[in-house]
Formats: sequence, C-alpha cells, structure tokens
Amino acid sequence: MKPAHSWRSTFRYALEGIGYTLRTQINMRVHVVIALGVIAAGIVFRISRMEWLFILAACAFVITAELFNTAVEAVVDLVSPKVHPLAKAAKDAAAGAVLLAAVFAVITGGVVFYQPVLTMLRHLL
Ligand SMILES: Nc1ncnc2c1ncn2[C@@H]1O[C@H](COP(=O)(O)OP(=O)(O)OP(=O)(O)O)[C@@H](O)[C@H]1O
Repeated sequence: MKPAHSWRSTFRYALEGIGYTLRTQINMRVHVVIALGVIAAGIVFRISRMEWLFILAACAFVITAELFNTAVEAVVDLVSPKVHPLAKAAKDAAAGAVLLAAVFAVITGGVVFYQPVLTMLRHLL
C-alpha cells in the first residue's frame, strides 16, 4: 500500500498536474488566456454577481474538462500505445467533454456580454 500523503504534498501533486497540462497542451494555454480575458471584460463591464457566477463556472468547467482530457490521454497512451477502438472511444469521449464545456462557455459569454458590448459599440460609433 502507498504511504498516506499530507495535504501539502497532495496540493503540490495537483499543482504539478496543472503545470504538466499547461506545458503539454496548447489548448489549455488558450483556455487560460481566454479565461483571463473574459475576467478582465467582466471587471470592465461591471457584470452582476450572478453573471460572475456563470462566467467563473464556465471557465472552471472548461479548464477542468481539459485537465480530465489530459489525464485520459496520458492513461490511454500508457496502457494502449497501439491503435485500439476502446482507446479511440476513451479519447474521443474526453475530447467531447471539452467541446461541450467550451460550447457552454461560449453561450454563457454571449448571454452575459452581448448587451454591454452592444451598448459600448453604440457609444463608440
Ligand atoms: N491508441 C489509439 N487508438 C485509436 N485511436 C486513437 C489512439 N490514440 C489516438 N487516437 C485517435 O486520435 C485522436 C487524437 O488523439 P491524440 O492523442 O492526438 O489526441 P489530441 O486531442 O490530438 O491530443 P493532444 O491534445 O495531445 O494533441 C483521438 O481522439 C482518437 O480518435
């Protein structure tokens, strides 16, 4: 049996997992940059508390899905380096989760920012 870990080392391993995903997955870096941009937009447009909840949930949803996707890819590559229909099913399902999360995030961003962006453009033009 493996030795029990302190909460500190558990936290460190979790950060290592996030670091690994950031280093190896360009999509993760893109998600983080977009999330930071959306958070900046939320500050600029002074969105409501409820809108913040949806925006932050959407960002967390996408980034969490990408972390699970990376975990699935790593395990599949470890146990099935050769082409196998189940390896394909696992990777495709994980990729599907990221896609679903991203679609939810785009819809959330559209609902929250459509009106304030439109108002800003009306003022500028
Ligand atoms: N061992 C395998 N057996 C069968 N199909 C696979 C296998 N590995 C990958 N595939 C297919 O290729 C697709 C892309 O796999 P890959 O590992 O390159 O994922 P990716 O999302 O492009 O990864 P990355 O984000 O690291 O570039 C999978 O969604 C799956 O359909």
